[in-house]
Amino acid sequence: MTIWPRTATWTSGELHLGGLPATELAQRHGTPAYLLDRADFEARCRAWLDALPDGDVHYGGKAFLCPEVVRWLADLGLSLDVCTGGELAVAMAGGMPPERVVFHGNNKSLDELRRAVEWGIGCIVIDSFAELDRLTSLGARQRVMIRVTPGVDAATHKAIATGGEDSKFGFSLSNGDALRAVRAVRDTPGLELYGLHSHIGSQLFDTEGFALAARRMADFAGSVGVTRLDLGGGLGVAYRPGDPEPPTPSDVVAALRKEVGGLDLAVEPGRSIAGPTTVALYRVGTVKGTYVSVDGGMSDNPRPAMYGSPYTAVLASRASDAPLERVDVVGKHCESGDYLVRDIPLPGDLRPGDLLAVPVSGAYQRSMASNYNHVPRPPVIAVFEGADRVIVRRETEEDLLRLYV
Ligand SMILES: Cc1ncc(COP(=O)(O)O)c(C=O)c1O
Ligand SMILES: N[C@@H](CCCC[NH3+])C(=O)O
Repeated sequence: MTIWPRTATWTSGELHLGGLPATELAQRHGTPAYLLDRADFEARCRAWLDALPDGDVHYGGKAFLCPEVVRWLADLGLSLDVCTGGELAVAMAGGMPPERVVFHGNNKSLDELRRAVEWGIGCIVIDSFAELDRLTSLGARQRVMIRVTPGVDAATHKAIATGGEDSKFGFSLSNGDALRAVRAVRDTPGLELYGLHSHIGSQLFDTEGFALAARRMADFAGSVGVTRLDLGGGLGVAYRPGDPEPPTPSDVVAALRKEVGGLDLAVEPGRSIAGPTTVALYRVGTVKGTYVSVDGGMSDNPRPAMYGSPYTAVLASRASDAPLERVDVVGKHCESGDYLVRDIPLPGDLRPGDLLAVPVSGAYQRSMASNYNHVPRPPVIAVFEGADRVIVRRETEEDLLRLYV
């Protein structure tokens, strides 16, 4: 299995994406830049739709969202999971039909809830009794789901495991809160209990955790007479050559189906759609000993610093037959922890001006990017059948200065 987007090809050592050479894209759009292979994105969406033809696929917008992506999702027939007022605003700006949007979040404000209800959102996922009170105070007619923590400790980084007993998310199944929430919703005029939701974590590689959560959720749904389960996202992706291969969407859906039988099913894949579609392109600046400094860093990819996430990088602008040397690819930020890729082999003749490509940069990178050190965030360039299109423009220092009084 490859970690590169499906249209990636190499000619004389140069990466081409969507039919366009990396050097040309860098020249036209500057670096750093995220290059998004639209054909790959759409194929990954279709793989989930094909895996669940009789259910709903809500794309997890937190992985990466902008209005253009919302338009692609809407056209393909996916639904959308948002978890803040900001993501809701992007869904609206991209023209997603409101009935296809599901609103998550463990601390939705009254204002966010009001905006969602007024827009006619398909479903609000209630995360706490306080939120149920807030929604009730709006006197709305609204479809809701209840977020349940099924007590499954997902095998992943603890910062992105969400389904264990001790969690800020949802209602615990084991202490009876989930049952109390079901009763409270049913006792609230105007609210329709549409289903139950759980999401156990992200970057998961085996289907056992999904299956265990599905079994517990199906048992609970049966006991309270609910016929619809939304079992969240979480399918992992390989970041480096040789990483274990994740299950396919069909594998995951088969594992879920086995446990939930004929219940209506929805899923919320984020990373497994967006992650592998995008390559981050950087230009090499300073090469000092084993440190290769590029023109981005932890502001455009905080994942290595936050979770110790492993990546790879390759020379993308020319061929080199220089012997490989082990180096660290580091950013330009004022922190020693500002690593993008640790200890990888790159050609020993790497020099300023070379382009480095980091694959699998589509999920939780642009969406988690910051302006640390007043570094403007990179653009997202969609490449498709020989054409490139800016779908998120590069931030400028002017954009940043505009905030100051
Ligand atoms: C409720 C919910 N749904 C979906 C997702 C998307 O998860 P992933 O990107 O791992 O598929 C997340 C993030 O983990 C989430 O919290
Ligand atoms: N931000 C995390 C994933 C969070 C999933 C959202 N609940 C990551 O980069 O891996």
